[in-house]
Amino acid sequence: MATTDAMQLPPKLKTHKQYTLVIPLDLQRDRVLLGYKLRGFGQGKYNGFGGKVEQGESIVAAAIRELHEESGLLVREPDMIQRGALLLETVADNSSPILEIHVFTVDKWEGTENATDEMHPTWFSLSESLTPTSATPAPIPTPNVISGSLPSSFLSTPPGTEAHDLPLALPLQPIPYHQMWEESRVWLPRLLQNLMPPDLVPQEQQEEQQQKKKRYFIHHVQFIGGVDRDVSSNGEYSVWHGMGERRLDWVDELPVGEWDSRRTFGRYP
Ligand SMILES: Nc1nc2c([nH]c(=O)n2[C@H]2C[C@H](O)[C@@H](COP(=O)(O)OP(=O)(O)OP(=O)(O)O)O2)c(=O)[nH]1
Repeated sequence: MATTDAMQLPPKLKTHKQYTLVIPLDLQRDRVLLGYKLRGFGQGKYNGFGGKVEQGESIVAAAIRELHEESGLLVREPDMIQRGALLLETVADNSSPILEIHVFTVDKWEGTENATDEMHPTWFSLSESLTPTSATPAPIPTPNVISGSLPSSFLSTPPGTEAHDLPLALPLQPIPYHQMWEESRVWLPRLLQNLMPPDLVPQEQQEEQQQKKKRYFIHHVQFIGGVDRDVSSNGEYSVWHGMGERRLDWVDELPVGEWDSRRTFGRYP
């Protein structure tokens, strides 16, 4: 773990606010589905599908509900695979909750991905997305929401066709990591590397990959910089969206059984 300004702050108790994030994978076709956010928080960015866990709702139920609302895909609970969690925290004030985002992957679902007025689902190449893109990528085309038309290079599924029945006519783009939340380029390529079909992983790394599949990742990000107020949500704090360059992060991987005992921690030095 890095030594940080944060480590010198007095201990404090923080609340956690729970969110979900689901990443559909089509391993057979070497592709991964993300959504382009058309409005609200994270507008103009690609991300997995997810949202807030409602009161009284389990994390997995929230993940299934949000995925369905935002993409049209319907997943059964046993097919949800929990991969880890992001803990996004500001150390600039004591009152902002830690954002606890539970990350799932799925590779079985019913239905076809559909755009909603909130999210536009888009397939990206899995094997081309195993390392983050360079710092100054050319932005990939994004949906034209004003005219409702999409540039052909953006579309991997022409409207009105069944995604699963289509031959892949166009080569898929790699994930545009620089059009995602900043920390995604740390944990997402790592997660995808661990999920690649074994025949695509060099033989000497296969055993290591099998071990990693049994582990959850915890990506803890601390922001030292200032706090942003989000005007679009009545001045509510949204510090995790202003991380900029001044962030500290590290990734732990834990054996499956240890996750439950650790995930509720609320005290952070
Ligand atoms: N990777 C990453 N994901 C984030 C960050 N911040 C953030 O909210 N997310 C994720 C968590 C959720 O999946 C999603 C935000 O959910 P949301 O605001 O759309 O929640 P919601 O659907 O319940 O909200 P709403 O429809 O009621 O407005 O984005 C971040 O900094 N990094």
